[in-house]
Amino acid sequence: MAPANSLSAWSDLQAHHESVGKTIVLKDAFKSDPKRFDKFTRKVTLPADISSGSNGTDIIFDFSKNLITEETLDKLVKLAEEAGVEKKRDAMFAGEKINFTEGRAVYHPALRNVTNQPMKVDGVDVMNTKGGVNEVLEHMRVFSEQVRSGEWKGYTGKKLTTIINIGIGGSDLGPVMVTEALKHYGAKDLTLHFVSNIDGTHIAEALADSDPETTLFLIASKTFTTAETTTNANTAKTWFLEKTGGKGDIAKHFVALSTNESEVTKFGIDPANMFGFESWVGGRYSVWSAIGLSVVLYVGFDNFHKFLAGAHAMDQHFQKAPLKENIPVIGGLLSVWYSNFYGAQTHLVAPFDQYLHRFPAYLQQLSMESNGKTITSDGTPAKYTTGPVVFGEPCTNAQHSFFQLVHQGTKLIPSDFILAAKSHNPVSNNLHQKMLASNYLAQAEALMVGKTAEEVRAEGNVPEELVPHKVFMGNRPTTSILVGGLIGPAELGALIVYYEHLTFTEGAVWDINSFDQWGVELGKVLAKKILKEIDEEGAGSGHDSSTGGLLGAFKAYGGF
Ligand SMILES: O=P(O)(O)OC[C@H]1O[C@@H](O)[C@H](O)[C@@H](O)[C@@H]1O
Repeated sequence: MAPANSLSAWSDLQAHHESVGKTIVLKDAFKSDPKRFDKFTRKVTLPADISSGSNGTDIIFDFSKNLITEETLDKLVKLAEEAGVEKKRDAMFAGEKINFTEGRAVYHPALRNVTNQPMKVDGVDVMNTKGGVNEVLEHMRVFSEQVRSGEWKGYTGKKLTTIINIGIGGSDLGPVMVTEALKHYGAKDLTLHFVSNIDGTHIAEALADSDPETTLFLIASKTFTTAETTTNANTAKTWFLEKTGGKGDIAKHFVALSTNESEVTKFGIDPANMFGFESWVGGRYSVWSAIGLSVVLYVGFDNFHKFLAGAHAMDQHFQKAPLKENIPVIGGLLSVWYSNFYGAQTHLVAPFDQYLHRFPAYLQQLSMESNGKTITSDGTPAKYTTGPVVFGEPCTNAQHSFFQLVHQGTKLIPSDFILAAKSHNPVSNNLHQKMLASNYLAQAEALMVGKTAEEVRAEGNVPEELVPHKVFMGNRPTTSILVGGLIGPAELGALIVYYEHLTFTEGAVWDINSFDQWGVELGKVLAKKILKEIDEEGAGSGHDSSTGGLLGAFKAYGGF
C-alpha cells in the first residue's frame, strides 16, 4: 500500500482542512442544522438474547460534536477507500498474514466467532480443529464450572476461593479491566488478584493475602518466556511448595494460559491443565482467548459467552456496514483527521462509569502498542504522525483533576465520553446516576460551546482583569457513546471491539503494521545485561556516564 500522504484523498483533505476544517464553529453548525445530531449519530443494537436489556441494547455513537461537515466525512471515507481499509479488513477476516513483519495472521475475531462462521488459517479450520477455538472454550467452561461449584478441590480437599492471575501486558490488562468492568456479575465468594509487576511487592502482597490450600494460580503468558511472569510464577510456586511443606499438588493449584506447551511443561504444569491458543492472537487482543480464564471463573461461562457474542456483533458490523455507516471506521477516520490535519497528539477516553476505571489503561496498550510505529509497509519512515497518546480516567473524577487542561489548555484533545443509561447501582433513587449523566452531557456541551468574554462579563461582578481567565474557547471535539441500558458482558464486548477496529482503521490508513511490537524489545535486552552487572564487580561496562553512574549508586545505596 502507498503512504497515506501520497493518496489524492489526503491532499484533498489538506485543502478541505484549510478551507473548512479550520473555520468550522460547532455551535454554529448545530444552530444552522437542526438535523446535525441525527446526521452524525450511528447505532448498533445488540440482540436481546445476549444483551443486558430484555429488548436488546442500543449503543449510540454521537459523532456530531466533532469538527466535521458532511463533506468532511465523505472525504474521510474516500481516504479510507484509497488506503484500502476494506481490503485490509477483509484480508484480516480471511486469515491472511497481515502481520507482515512476523508472518502471522491476525485472527482474534475467530475467538469470538460465536456463530461459527468458517474461519481458516493456512487452510486449517481454526474453530473446529483439535485444540482449536471451540475445544479450548469447552475446556474453559468445564474447568470454570468445576472450580466455581467446588468440584475442583485443592490438595487438602477445600474449594478454591482465591485466584491469582500472573501475567503482564495483554496477559494482565484485559483480564483486570474486564473483571473490574463486570464486577456486578462476579462470584462474591471469589477473591481475585492480578500480579503483573516485577516489583516484588506485587506478588508479595497477593501471597500475603492468600491461603495455599484455597488458591488457584493462573500463569498467563502467550510466550511463557516473559521475564516478569516467569519470575513471579516461580516465586509463587516456591511459596506454594514451602507453605504446604512440599505436600501441595501443583496440578490442582496451577494452570497455564499459553501458546508454549514446552515451556509450560518445563515449569511443571501438566499440559492437561494448559489452556492454549495460537500465535495469531496478539497479546493485546487475547482477553477473548484462554487468557480470559480469570474472567470466566469470576463471571461464569454464560456471561463470558455473552461477552464474546457482543464482540462478535461489533465484528459483524465492522465487516458489513458501508464505510460511511461503519462506526469503528468513522472513529478511526476522526482520529486520522485530528492527528494529521489538526496536529492533535492525544486522545482522551473518559468513561462516566466507575466499573470501567481500567478501560483507559487497557486502551493504552491496544492503541499505543498497535499504532505507536514510524515505519510504513515499504520499510520507510512515515512522513506524518501516527498513533496518538491515549489517556483517560473515569469521570467525574477526571473533571476534578486534569480537565482544566482539556477545557482551557493550548492543546486540542479529541475526547470520547462513555455512559450507560442505566446503572447497576441505582442508589439514592438514581440520584447518583442522574448526576453522572448530567456531567456526561454538560462536559461535552461545555467543551463545545465554551464561554465568550461577553458572556463572562454578562455574569456581572467579574473584574475586567479576570475576564480572559474565565473565557472558554470551546469548539473542542467530543464523541459521546451512550449505552442504551446497562453495561453487561455483551455491551462491554462491543465497546472493546469498537476500539479494536478503530485502531485497525487508523493503522490501515497510516500504512503501518498495527500487529507487531518490536519497540518493547530493546529495553528487555538491556535489562538482562544490567541484571547480570548488578551481581558483578564494578558499575557495568559500555554504558553512558548517566547509566553507569546510576548503576553504581544503586549498588552502593542498595548494598548490592
Ligand atoms: O503474554 P506474554 O507472552 O507474557 O506477553 C506479555 C506482553 O509482553 C510485552 O512485552 C508485549 O509487548 C505485550 O504485547 C504482551 O502482551
